[in-house]
Amino acid sequence: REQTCSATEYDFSSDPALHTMDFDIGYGPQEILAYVQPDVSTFYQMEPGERKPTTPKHNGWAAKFVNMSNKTVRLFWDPMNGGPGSIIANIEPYSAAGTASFPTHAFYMTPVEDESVRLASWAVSPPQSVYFYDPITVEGDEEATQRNLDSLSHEDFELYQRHVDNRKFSKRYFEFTGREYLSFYPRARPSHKMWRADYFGQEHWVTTKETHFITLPEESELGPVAEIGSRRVLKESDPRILQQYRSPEPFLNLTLKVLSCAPRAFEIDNFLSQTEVDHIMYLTTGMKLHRSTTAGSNGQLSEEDLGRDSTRNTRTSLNTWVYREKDAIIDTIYRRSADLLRINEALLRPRSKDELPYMKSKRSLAEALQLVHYDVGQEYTAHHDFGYANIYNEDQPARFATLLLYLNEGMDGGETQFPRWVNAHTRDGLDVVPKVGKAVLFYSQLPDGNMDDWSHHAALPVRRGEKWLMNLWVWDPTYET
Ligand SMILES: O=C(O)CCC(=O)C(=O)O
Ligand SMILES: [Fe+2]
Repeated sequence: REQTCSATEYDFSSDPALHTMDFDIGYGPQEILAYVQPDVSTFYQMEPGERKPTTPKHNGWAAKFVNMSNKTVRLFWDPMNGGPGSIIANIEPYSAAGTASFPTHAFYMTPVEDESVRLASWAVSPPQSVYFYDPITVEGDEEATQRNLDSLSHEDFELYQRHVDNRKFSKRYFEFTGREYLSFYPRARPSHKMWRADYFGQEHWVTTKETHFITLPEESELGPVAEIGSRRVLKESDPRILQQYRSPEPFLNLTLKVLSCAPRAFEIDNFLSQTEVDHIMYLTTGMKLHRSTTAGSNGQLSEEDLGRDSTRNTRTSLNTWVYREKDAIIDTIYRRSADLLRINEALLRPRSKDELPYMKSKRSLAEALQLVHYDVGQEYTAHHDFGYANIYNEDQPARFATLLLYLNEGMDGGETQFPRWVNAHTRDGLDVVPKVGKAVLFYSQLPDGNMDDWSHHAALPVRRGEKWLMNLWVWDPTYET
């Protein structure tokens, strides 16, 4: 592997927040490493027990709904005002969907053919995050349960059994960690390295050869960049692309500063240069932006469903996508991001057959850059960036890390807020104020492969001016939609 950067004396191989958890779900004693959130005092470099965590003002919570039946169901949010339910997702047999929600919020499932029939309904009641529709097991009636099991095809029986195992595992995981299991057992730990966030203000230093552009190349020199192949591979000794337009320094030093330990969130000042930001802003002038949609659960919905769905007001910005191959500056931003994340840059682009042969899929693990514009009043209410993987895919691909790149500053409002960050001094959310060229990195997954409910975040409404930002999403362990 070519190393274009170095993270000095940093040990990624052990994470003190991982603890051996024993469990037995009917196949004999087993062990895994589970994430146990450290005592909040340690976030202040104090001895455990010295500080107490606050209760965040924001009481939002992840809500995942699991369909343990062999039929597709429809999931609705019930506004509880006598009005019609709001469609959240169509959930395939043995699959799941979810959304960020609040205590007491009501959800129900119906058959596809009759929305007036409620198969199951729930009120969100933290700390429970995962709600199961299980038409097979009849609590306290083994005979009825057995009859239901006997009625399943062999294939359905196996799938149902996987869910039973998952529920058993999840119960033990909750006892051990105090968190709901939002993945589906068994899921591997993240394949990527993860920066630790042991205490507030902790710093990690990264040195990268992907230095800042300081003058703008001619458009003809910039690209587009070849999709795949050896032309994209840079050796350690090679000059970087369009080196003559970059800072004369051989390296760019980046500092990740811990803003939050749970969720793990970091700030990186001067990640982009003014020239790079100007270039991206110039690109936006020729682009048509579209109304933003939300990630995850809405993919299964028809145009008609989306039209009648009131939850669409959660994200009111406009956005478009910028591909890594667009030009050499965008490609450089991906290379620099890979160095920052300690991920091989080849994983963040399509690969040729012979590159990284251990990766079955040749697809990029990164999405295109999502360029977002917020006008006055526009926002993205608190949400998670991860979605719930299809259970038929054993890898359980999901968004792993988000890199937020701020392209302007000086607006009122528009902060990125982590409303449920664990701390001992305030009940308010952690607000990150946009600044030109600054980046924020946070992880949607925990080091044990569970999804991190605490990664909940919002783009607060812009009150004056406007806001421009880019999202870079990196998946783990693959990117399959
Ligand atoms: O605009 C921001 O500050 C955050 C955007 C965000 O969370 C998203 O687009 O998923
Ligand atoms: Fe987000």
